[in-house]
Amino acid sequence: MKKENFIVGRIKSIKYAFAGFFLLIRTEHAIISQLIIAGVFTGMGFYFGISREEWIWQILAIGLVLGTESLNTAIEKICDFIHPEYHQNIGTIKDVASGAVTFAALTALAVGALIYIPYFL
Ligand SMILES: Nc1ncnc2c1ncn2[C@@H]1O[C@H](COP(=O)(O)OP(=O)(O)OP(=O)(O)O)[C@@H](O)[C@H]1O
Repeated sequence: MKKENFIVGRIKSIKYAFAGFFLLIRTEHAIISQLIIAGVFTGMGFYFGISREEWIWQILAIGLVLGTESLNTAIEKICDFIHPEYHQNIGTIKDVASGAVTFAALTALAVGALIYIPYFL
């Protein structure tokens, strides 16, 4: 098989990555709901006039949750593809993948609390 030109290969990878990105934000309810939450927090950021440093932490927290949720979605799709029927191991794999999202979400919750609680005091 002919080896692809480096630049062409990278451009194609970026194209596929964006195809996945748009697929996620158009079709995945978990991603859409987290994007709505991200939008609410972005609005709060502007409303309270949070600092540059707080914006950085908030953006990182949002990216962490959305990135983890996207990988969780990919794992769910692999599970459903390789074993659509009920299986205890598939259940455990999916639960563990969701557990990763919970880690990210709790981290984001802590970041959000540290940023916004002082504005309410
Ligand atoms: N094939 C299966 N075999 C065993 N248990 C399953 C199977 N599919 C799903 N489950 C169980 O149901 C839970 C939810 O699975 P599902 O694929 O619906 O994910 P979800 O988190 O509800 O999806 P979404 O992220 O789209 O909201 C899993 O965490 C697992 O415990």
